[in-house]
Amino acid sequence: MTRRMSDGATQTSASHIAISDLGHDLDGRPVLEGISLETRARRIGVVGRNGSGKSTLSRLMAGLIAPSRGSLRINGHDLAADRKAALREVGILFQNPDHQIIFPTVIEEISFGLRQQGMKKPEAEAAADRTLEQFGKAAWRDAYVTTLSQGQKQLLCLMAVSAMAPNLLILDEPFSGLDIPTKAQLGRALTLYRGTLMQVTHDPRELEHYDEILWLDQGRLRMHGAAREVLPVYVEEMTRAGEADDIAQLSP
Ligand SMILES: Nc1ncnc2c1ncn2[C@@H]1O[C@H](COP(=O)(O)OP(=O)(O)OP(=O)(O)O)[C@@H](O)[C@H]1O
Repeated sequence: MTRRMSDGATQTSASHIAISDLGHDLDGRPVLEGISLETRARRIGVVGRNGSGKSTLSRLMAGLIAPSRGSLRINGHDLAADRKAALREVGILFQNPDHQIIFPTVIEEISFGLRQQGMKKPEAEAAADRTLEQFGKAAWRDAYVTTLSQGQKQLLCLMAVSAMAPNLLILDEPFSGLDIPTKAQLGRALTLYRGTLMQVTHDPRELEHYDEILWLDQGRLRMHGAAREVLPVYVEEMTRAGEADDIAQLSP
Protein backbone atom coordinates (compact mmCIF):
# COMPACT_ATOMS: atom_id res chain seq x y z
CA MET A 1 0.00 0.00 0.00
CA THR A 2 1.25 3.50 -0.81
CA ARG A 3 1.39 5.81 2.23
CA ARG A 4 1.89 9.54 2.20
CA MET A 5 4.14 10.64 5.07
CA SER A 6 3.96 13.84 7.13
CA ASP A 7 6.57 15.61 4.97
CA GLY A 8 4.50 14.88 1.87
CA ALA A 9 6.87 12.17 0.64
CA THR A 10 5.39 8.81 -0.27
CA GLN A 11 6.41 5.36 0.80
CA THR A 12 5.93 2.31 -1.35
CA SER A 13 5.95 -1.34 -0.41
CA ALA A 14 6.17 -4.73 -2.10
CA SER A 15 3.24 -5.90 -4.22
CA HIS A 16 1.19 -9.06 -4.29
CA ILE A 17 0.76 -10.32 -7.85
CA ALA A 18 -1.88 -13.01 -8.41
CA ILE A 19 -2.48 -14.38 -11.91
CA SER A 20 -4.85 -17.24 -12.64
CA ASP A 21 -5.19 -19.03 -15.99
CA LEU A 22 -4.49 -15.81 -17.87
CA GLY A 23 -4.83 -15.76 -21.63
CA HIS A 24 -4.73 -12.96 -24.15
CA ASP A 25 -5.50 -12.72 -27.88
CA LEU A 26 -4.20 -10.12 -30.34
CA ASP A 27 -5.68 -9.97 -33.84
CA GLY A 28 -7.68 -13.11 -32.98
CA ARG A 29 -4.52 -15.08 -32.20
CA PRO A 30 -3.59 -16.26 -28.67
CA VAL A 31 -0.30 -14.61 -27.61
CA LEU A 32 -0.54 -15.62 -23.93
CA GLU A 33 -2.16 -18.79 -22.63
CA GLY A 34 -2.61 -20.60 -19.29
CA ILE A 35 -0.44 -18.28 -17.17
CA SER A 36 -0.88 -18.84 -13.43
CA LEU A 37 1.43 -17.53 -10.73
CA GLU A 38 1.50 -15.83 -7.39
CA THR A 39 4.36 -13.81 -5.94
CA ARG A 40 5.33 -11.18 -3.39
CA ALA A 41 8.96 -10.98 -4.58
CA ARG A 42 10.49 -7.48 -4.71
CA ARG A 43 12.69 -7.92 -7.77
CA ILE A 44 11.23 -9.94 -10.64
CA GLY A 45 12.86 -10.46 -14.02
CA VAL A 46 10.95 -11.44 -17.17
CA VAL A 47 12.87 -13.23 -19.92
CA GLY A 48 11.95 -14.97 -23.15
CA ARG A 49 12.64 -14.84 -26.85
CA ASN A 50 11.32 -12.17 -29.22
CA GLY A 51 7.57 -12.47 -29.51
CA SER A 52 7.17 -14.71 -26.44
CA GLY A 53 4.64 -12.27 -24.91
CA LYS A 54 6.73 -10.24 -22.44
CA SER A 55 5.43 -6.82 -23.50
CA THR A 56 1.86 -8.10 -23.64
CA LEU A 57 2.19 -9.43 -20.09
CA SER A 58 3.66 -6.05 -18.99
CA ARG A 59 0.73 -4.16 -20.50
CA LEU A 60 -1.75 -6.53 -18.85
CA MET A 61 -0.01 -6.14 -15.46
CA ALA A 62 -0.17 -2.35 -15.79
CA GLY A 63 -3.91 -2.56 -16.53
CA LEU A 64 -3.40 -0.92 -19.95
CA ILE A 65 -5.31 -3.79 -21.57
CA ALA A 66 -7.83 -6.26 -20.15
CA PRO A 67 -7.09 -10.00 -20.39
CA SER A 68 -9.12 -12.05 -22.86
CA ARG A 69 -9.31 -14.91 -20.32
CA GLY A 70 -8.52 -15.57 -16.67
CA SER A 71 -7.74 -13.08 -13.93
CA LEU A 72 -4.90 -10.82 -12.89
CA ARG A 73 -4.84 -8.94 -9.61
CA ILE A 74 -2.23 -6.55 -8.23
CA ASN A 75 -2.64 -6.03 -4.49
CA GLY A 76 -6.18 -7.33 -4.88
CA HIS A 77 -7.13 -4.88 -7.66
CA ASP A 78 -8.28 -5.63 -11.21
CA LEU A 79 -6.36 -2.73 -12.74
CA ALA A 80 -7.91 -2.87 -16.22
CA ALA A 81 -11.31 -2.27 -14.59
CA ASP A 82 -10.14 0.19 -11.94
CA ARG A 83 -8.11 3.00 -13.55
CA LYS A 84 -7.84 4.92 -10.26
CA ALA A 85 -6.20 1.93 -8.58
CA ALA A 86 -3.98 1.47 -11.65
CA LEU A 87 -2.67 5.05 -11.37
CA ARG A 88 -1.84 4.43 -7.72
CA GLU A 89 -0.50 0.89 -7.89
CA VAL A 90 1.54 0.59 -11.11
CA GLY A 91 4.03 2.58 -13.15
CA ILE A 92 5.44 1.39 -16.47
CA LEU A 93 8.53 2.46 -18.40
CA PHE A 94 8.79 1.57 -22.07
CA GLN A 95 11.81 1.10 -24.28
CA ASN A 96 11.35 4.38 -26.14
CA PRO A 97 10.96 7.47 -23.90
CA ASP A 98 9.68 9.47 -26.89
CA HIS A 99 6.50 7.36 -26.73
CA GLN A 100 6.00 8.30 -23.10
CA ILE A 101 6.90 12.00 -22.76
CA ILE A 102 4.12 14.43 -23.65
CA PHE A 103 5.06 17.79 -22.11
CA PRO A 104 7.69 20.32 -23.23
CA THR A 105 9.48 20.80 -19.90
CA VAL A 106 10.81 18.49 -17.20
CA ILE A 107 8.71 19.95 -14.36
CA GLU A 108 5.49 19.71 -16.40
CA GLU A 109 6.22 16.11 -17.34
CA ILE A 110 6.86 14.99 -13.76
CA SER A 111 3.88 16.97 -12.40
CA PHE A 112 1.43 15.51 -14.93
CA GLY A 113 1.14 12.03 -13.39
CA LEU A 114 0.74 13.55 -9.93
CA ARG A 115 -2.10 15.75 -11.17
CA GLN A 116 -3.68 12.64 -12.69
CA GLN A 117 -3.52 11.15 -9.20
CA GLY A 118 -5.57 14.11 -7.96
CA MET A 119 -3.01 16.65 -6.73
CA LYS A 120 -3.55 20.38 -7.34
CA LYS A 121 -0.89 22.11 -9.46
CA PRO A 122 1.21 23.64 -6.61
CA GLU A 123 1.16 20.38 -4.63
CA ALA A 124 2.13 18.40 -7.75
CA GLU A 125 4.99 20.78 -8.56
CA ALA A 126 6.28 20.63 -4.97
CA ALA A 127 6.26 16.81 -5.13
CA ALA A 128 7.97 16.91 -8.55
CA ASP A 129 10.65 19.23 -7.09
CA ARG A 130 11.22 16.74 -4.25
CA THR A 131 11.70 13.93 -6.76
CA LEU A 132 14.21 16.03 -8.76
CA GLU A 133 16.10 16.68 -5.49
CA GLN A 134 16.11 12.97 -4.56
CA PHE A 135 17.64 12.10 -7.93
CA GLY A 136 20.13 14.99 -7.69
CA LYS A 137 18.61 16.62 -10.80
CA ALA A 138 17.10 19.84 -9.38
CA ALA A 139 18.95 21.77 -12.11
CA TRP A 140 16.81 20.03 -14.78
CA ARG A 141 13.56 21.59 -13.47
CA ASP A 142 12.83 24.03 -16.31
CA ALA A 143 14.84 22.30 -19.04
CA TYR A 144 13.12 21.61 -22.36
CA VAL A 145 12.74 17.88 -23.00
CA THR A 146 14.03 18.34 -26.57
CA THR A 147 17.45 19.30 -25.13
CA LEU A 148 17.81 15.95 -23.28
CA SER A 149 19.70 12.92 -24.62
CA GLN A 150 17.93 9.52 -24.88
CA GLY A 151 19.44 8.42 -21.55
CA GLN A 152 18.39 11.68 -19.90
CA LYS A 153 14.87 11.29 -21.32
CA GLN A 154 14.74 7.76 -19.92
CA LEU A 155 15.82 9.10 -16.52
CA LEU A 156 13.09 11.75 -16.78
CA CYS A 157 10.51 8.99 -17.39
CA LEU A 158 11.90 7.09 -14.40
CA MET A 159 11.63 10.21 -12.23
CA ALA A 160 8.07 10.83 -13.46
CA VAL A 161 6.90 7.31 -12.53
CA SER A 162 8.88 7.33 -9.26
CA ALA A 163 7.17 10.58 -8.24
CA MET A 164 3.84 8.74 -8.45
CA ALA A 165 5.22 6.18 -5.95
CA PRO A 166 3.65 3.06 -7.50
CA ASN A 167 3.92 -0.16 -5.51
CA LEU A 168 4.79 -2.01 -8.74
CA LEU A 169 7.19 -0.55 -11.29
CA ILE A 170 7.35 -2.36 -14.63
CA LEU A 171 10.35 -1.77 -16.87
CA ASP A 172 9.86 -3.04 -20.41
CA GLU A 173 13.43 -3.05 -21.74
CA PRO A 174 14.02 0.62 -20.92
CA PHE A 175 17.81 0.20 -20.99
CA SER A 176 18.25 -1.30 -24.44
CA GLY A 177 19.94 1.27 -26.66
CA LEU A 178 21.63 3.09 -23.77
CA ASP A 179 25.41 3.19 -23.27
CA ILE A 180 27.03 1.31 -20.37
CA PRO A 181 27.59 4.32 -18.03
CA THR A 182 24.01 5.58 -18.58
CA LYS A 183 22.69 2.07 -17.85
CA ALA A 184 24.75 1.94 -14.66
CA GLN A 185 23.45 5.35 -13.53
CA LEU A 186 19.81 4.39 -14.19
CA GLY A 187 20.44 1.08 -12.42
CA ARG A 188 21.68 2.99 -9.36
CA ALA A 189 18.61 5.23 -9.44
CA LEU A 190 16.46 2.08 -9.38
CA THR A 191 18.09 0.84 -6.19
CA LEU A 192 16.41 3.79 -4.41
CA TYR A 193 13.01 2.37 -5.30
CA ARG A 194 11.35 0.52 -2.40
CA GLY A 195 8.39 -1.15 -4.18
CA THR A 196 8.29 -4.21 -6.43
CA LEU A 197 10.31 -3.98 -9.62
CA MET A 198 9.47 -6.15 -12.63
CA GLN A 199 12.03 -5.87 -15.40
CA VAL A 200 11.72 -7.28 -18.92
CA THR A 201 15.11 -7.82 -20.50
CA HIS A 202 17.04 -9.96 -22.97
CA ASP A 203 20.19 -9.64 -20.89
CA PRO A 204 20.27 -12.18 -18.01
CA ARG A 205 23.27 -10.34 -16.48
CA GLU A 206 20.90 -7.51 -15.52
CA LEU A 207 18.88 -10.00 -13.43
CA GLU A 208 21.55 -11.83 -11.43
CA HIS A 209 20.60 -10.08 -8.18
CA TYR A 210 16.86 -10.39 -8.74
CA ASP A 211 14.71 -12.59 -6.51
CA GLU A 212 12.54 -14.39 -9.06
CA ILE A 213 12.46 -14.93 -12.82
CA LEU A 214 9.47 -15.50 -15.12
CA TRP A 215 10.47 -17.23 -18.35
CA LEU A 216 7.93 -16.90 -21.14
CA ASP A 217 8.10 -19.26 -24.10
CA GLN A 218 5.64 -18.90 -26.99
CA GLY A 219 3.06 -17.26 -24.74
CA ARG A 220 3.33 -19.80 -21.94
CA LEU A 221 5.08 -19.66 -18.59
CA ARG A 222 7.99 -22.04 -19.10
CA MET A 223 9.59 -21.52 -15.67
CA HIS A 224 8.99 -19.38 -12.58
CA GLY A 225 11.44 -19.58 -9.72
CA ALA A 226 14.55 -18.24 -8.03
CA ALA A 227 17.02 -16.46 -10.34
CA ARG A 228 19.78 -18.95 -9.48
CA GLU A 229 17.56 -21.82 -10.65
CA VAL A 230 15.96 -20.31 -13.76
CA LEU A 231 18.76 -18.20 -15.29
CA PRO A 232 21.31 -21.01 -15.89
CA VAL A 233 18.66 -23.15 -17.66
CA TYR A 234 17.51 -20.15 -19.69
CA VAL A 235 21.04 -19.15 -20.72
CA GLU A 236 21.86 -22.74 -21.73
CA GLU A 237 18.74 -22.99 -23.89
CA MET A 238 19.30 -19.57 -25.49
CA THR A 239 22.90 -20.54 -26.31
CA ARG A 240 21.68 -23.76 -27.92
CA ALA A 241 18.98 -21.88 -29.88
CA GLY A 242 21.64 -19.42 -31.05
CA GLU A 243 23.61 -22.24 -32.59
CA ALA A 244 20.57 -23.31 -34.65
CA ASP A 245 18.96 -21.32 -37.48
CA ASP A 246 15.31 -20.95 -36.43
CA ILE A 247 15.38 -17.25 -37.46
CA ALA A 248 15.00 -18.61 -41.01
CA GLN A 249 11.50 -19.93 -40.22
CA LEU A 250 8.66 -17.61 -41.25
CA SER A 251 5.29 -17.67 -39.44
CA PRO A 252 2.47 -19.29 -41.46
N1 LIG B 1 -0.69 -4.96 -31.64
C1 LIG B 1 -0.51 -6.24 -31.99
N2 LIG B 1 -1.35 -6.84 -32.85
C2 LIG B 1 -1.19 -8.14 -33.19
N3 LIG B 1 -0.22 -8.93 -32.72
C3 LIG B 1 0.66 -8.37 -31.87
C4 LIG B 1 0.58 -7.00 -31.47
N4 LIG B 1 1.59 -6.75 -30.60
C5 LIG B 1 2.27 -7.91 -30.49
N5 LIG B 1 1.73 -8.87 -31.24
C6 LIG B 1 2.20 -10.26 -31.34
O1 LIG B 1 2.06 -10.86 -30.06
C7 LIG B 1 3.14 -11.73 -29.78
C8 LIG B 1 3.79 -11.30 -28.46
O2 LIG B 1 4.35 -10.01 -28.65
P1 LIG B 1 5.09 -9.26 -27.46
O3 LIG B 1 5.48 -7.91 -28.00
O4 LIG B 1 4.26 -9.31 -26.24
O5 LIG B 1 6.40 -10.16 -27.28
P2 LIG B 1 7.79 -9.80 -26.59
O6 LIG B 1 8.20 -11.04 -25.86
O7 LIG B 1 7.67 -8.55 -25.79
O8 LIG B 1 8.73 -9.57 -27.84
P3 LIG B 1 10.10 -8.72 -27.99
O9 LIG B 1 11.12 -9.40 -27.15
O10 LIG B 1 10.38 -8.84 -29.45
O11 LIG B 1 9.79 -7.31 -27.57
C9 LIG B 1 4.08 -11.65 -30.97
O12 LIG B 1 3.83 -12.75 -31.80
C10 LIG B 1 3.67 -10.37 -31.67
O13 LIG B 1 3.89 -10.47 -33.06
